[in-house]
Amino acid sequence: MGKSVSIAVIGAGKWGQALQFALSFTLTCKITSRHIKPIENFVSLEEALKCEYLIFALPAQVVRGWLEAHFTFRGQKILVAAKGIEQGSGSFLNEIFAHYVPEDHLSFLSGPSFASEVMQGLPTAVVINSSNETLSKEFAAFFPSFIKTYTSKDVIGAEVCGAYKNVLAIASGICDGLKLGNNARASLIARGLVEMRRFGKYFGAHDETFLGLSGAGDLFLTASSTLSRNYRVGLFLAEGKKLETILEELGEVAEGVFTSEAIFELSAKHMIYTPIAHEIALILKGKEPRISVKDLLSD
Ligand SMILES: NC(=O)C1=CN([C@@H]2O[C@H](COP(=O)(O)OP(=O)(O)OC[C@H]3O[C@@H](n4cnc5c(N)ncnc54)[C@H](O)[C@@H]3O)[C@@H](O)[C@H]2O)C=CC1
Ligand SMILES: O=C(CO)COP(=O)(O)O
Repeated sequence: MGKSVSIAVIGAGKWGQALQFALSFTLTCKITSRHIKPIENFVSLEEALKCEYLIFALPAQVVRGWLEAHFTFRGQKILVAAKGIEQGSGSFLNEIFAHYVPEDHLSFLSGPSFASEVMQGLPTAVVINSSNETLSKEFAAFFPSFIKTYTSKDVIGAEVCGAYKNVLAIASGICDGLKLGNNARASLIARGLVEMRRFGKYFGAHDETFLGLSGAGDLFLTASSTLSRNYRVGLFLAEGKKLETILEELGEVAEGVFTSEAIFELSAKHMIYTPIAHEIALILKGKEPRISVKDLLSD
């Protein structure tokens, strides 16, 4: 405990708190958020920003605005823990951060890791992705023994996997909500993996990333558990609930809702064939899920 490393988590939602909890096994990890929370080592934003290491656990859609409003680069080393693609611009998080932070100070967290299980100290494996392997290893060393860390240089692959699997988790939730059966869900997840690989390869992702923790690992986790917020969004959509009601009741972020639109736009722009993400974007705009199933079966 208490190594002399200055580190802070920015964002005290589910994931930010779980990461602070985990890192507190090996060092003193501060945390900050826009609203004061009764958490040990909670500090002001000003104090957090003085730290050498920063972990960003904000929703992807607010990252650009937050950086613009609050961030000045002073040599900080960054680990981005969000999973999503910005709606509207279609920007990946590494592209957004690149406006504010040099590439060799940036890393991205991926892999199957429900916050609630990390909070219980359950065994978990994650990947730290950066073009700067020394930086990945520095962050890896901060994790406690119940979290196994891997490093990778495939930043775009990790980002595509982390973002895309949220959309596929919504699809899987819909599939189970409609009681389409195990065959249908396995096919959906398998074809989803093929689809997200096709999308990622277009942007330069490495093949092996899709087979590992960041790809198949996080996809299998999120697309098969009610612990996933995105999967639950799918379940409720299948029940015919309105999206606004679902999101209001969820009270937490479901990144797939925004990322599906970003994938829809990027796929149209670059002519990438992404039928499942396409149908999810349409369902979120009001298309009847059962018609999407018919369309996917006949496509
Ligand atoms: N919860 C999980 O199991 C995991 C989540 N993630 C990713 O981490 C990111 C954050 O997710 P969670 O913490 O789970 O979500 P959450 O909904 O629990 O918390 C989000 C936090 O962001 C804050 N926030 C929202 N808008 C803000 C703004 N404009 N300025 C400042 N703060 C703002 C909220 O106050 C809240 O504390 C997402 O991209 C998610 O996909 C990644 C891995 C696991
Ligand atoms: O990314 C996650 C686990 O790896 C969390 O997924 P949800 O945001 O769907 O809960």
